[in-house]
Amino acid sequence: MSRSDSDKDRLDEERLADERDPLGGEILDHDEPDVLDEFDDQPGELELYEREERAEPRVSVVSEGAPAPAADDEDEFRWHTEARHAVEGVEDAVEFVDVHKAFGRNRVLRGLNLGIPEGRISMILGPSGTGKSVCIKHMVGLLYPDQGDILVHGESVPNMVDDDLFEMRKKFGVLFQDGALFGSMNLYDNVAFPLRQHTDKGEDEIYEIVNRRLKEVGLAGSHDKMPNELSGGMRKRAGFARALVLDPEIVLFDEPDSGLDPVRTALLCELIKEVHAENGGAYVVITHDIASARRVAEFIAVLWRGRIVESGPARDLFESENPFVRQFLSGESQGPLGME
Ligand SMILES: Nc1ncnc2c1ncn2[C@@H]1O[C@H](COP(=O)(O)OP(=O)(O)OP(=O)(O)O)[C@@H](O)[C@H]1O
Repeated sequence: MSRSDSDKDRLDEERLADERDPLGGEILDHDEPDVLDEFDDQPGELELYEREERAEPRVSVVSEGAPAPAADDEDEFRWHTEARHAVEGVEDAVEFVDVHKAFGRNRVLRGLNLGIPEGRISMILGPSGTGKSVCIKHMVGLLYPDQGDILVHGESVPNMVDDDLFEMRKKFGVLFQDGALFGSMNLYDNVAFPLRQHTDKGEDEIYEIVNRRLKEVGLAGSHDKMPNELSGGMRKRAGFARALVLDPEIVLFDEPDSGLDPVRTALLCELIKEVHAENGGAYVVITHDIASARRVAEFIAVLWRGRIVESGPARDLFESENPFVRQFLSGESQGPLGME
C-alpha cells in the first residue's frame, strides 16, 4: 500500500521541524540537497535522511581533491598494526578498502581497511569523534569516499547507480540513536512504515509482521502509544523492531546505548543478542561503551584517527598486547590515548 499525500505532508513537516540528522546528531545544512526532493522518486526510509551530493560521473572513487597523507602520519599510526585476527570460515558482509574521507581540512577516514564478518555481531569501537558514524554512513551510501571503496556483499557502494543503491539499501536495517520515530505516528504505524514503503504487502500481512516484531522487542500491547509517551529505552526497542521488519541481512546500530541507564543498556544488549540468535545476519554496532562490547560483541574493530588499530574476534581483542587496544578496552587513563 502506498503512503497517502497527507502522510507525506505530515512527514515533510516533521522532518523540517526536526533538523537533526539521526545518524550523526549533526544539524542538517540547508545548502545540502533537500532529501525530501528525492522522496517522490525513491521513497524509502534512508532517503529521508541527509545524503551527500556526489560528483558526476559516479564511476570513479578516486577524487583529485582527496588530501594527500601527511608526512607525520607514520608516527600517528604507530599503534595501528591493523592486525586482523581471522574469523574462521566466514566471508565479509561489508568491506572497507583503503577508504579516505575528509570534510574540508578535517581528514576523518585516513586509509580505513575493515572487514565486517557475515553472521556475527560486530562492534566498531573508538574514541569520540574518530569517525564511527561516518564509517557506517558510507556503508549505506549516505556519504561517499574521496578515495577507496566500500563493498557490500562484494558490490561497490560508491559505484552504484541510484536504482541499485536503493535496492542495496533494502538489505539494511538501521537503528538510529534516538530510534528516529516519526512523532506524529503511533508505534504501530512507525514500525509498519518500511513495509508500506518498500513492499506490496496487504494490511493483514503487515499486521502479522509488525505484531510479531513488537512482541519480540517486548512492546506487544503498545501499538497505539505515541513516541512521546515512550521512555528512551522503549523508543530504542521500537526503532529496533522497525529496523527488523524487512528481514534485513545487515543491521546497523548507531550507539544503541546512548542515553540509557546501565540496566536498560544491559537489557538492550541482551535483546540484540537474542534477536540476532533468532534471525542471524551481520550486525554492526558502533559505540564507545566497553561494557556493551563485553556483553554483545563477537567481533571487534578498534577505530582511531580514521584507521583500524586492530580487529578480530572479541576474545582476541580483549587479550590484545597492543598498548592502545589494551588501554581503550580497559578504560585506563594511562596509555597512548590522551585528552585530545
Ligand atoms: N557531514 C559532515 N560534515 C562535516 N564534518 C563531519 C560530517 N560528519 C562528520 N563530520 C566530522 O567527522 C568527525 C567524525 O565524526 P563521527 O560522528 O563519525 O564520530 P564518532 O566516532 O561517531 O563520534 P561519537 O562517538 O562522538 O559519536 C567529526 O570531527 C565530525 O565533526
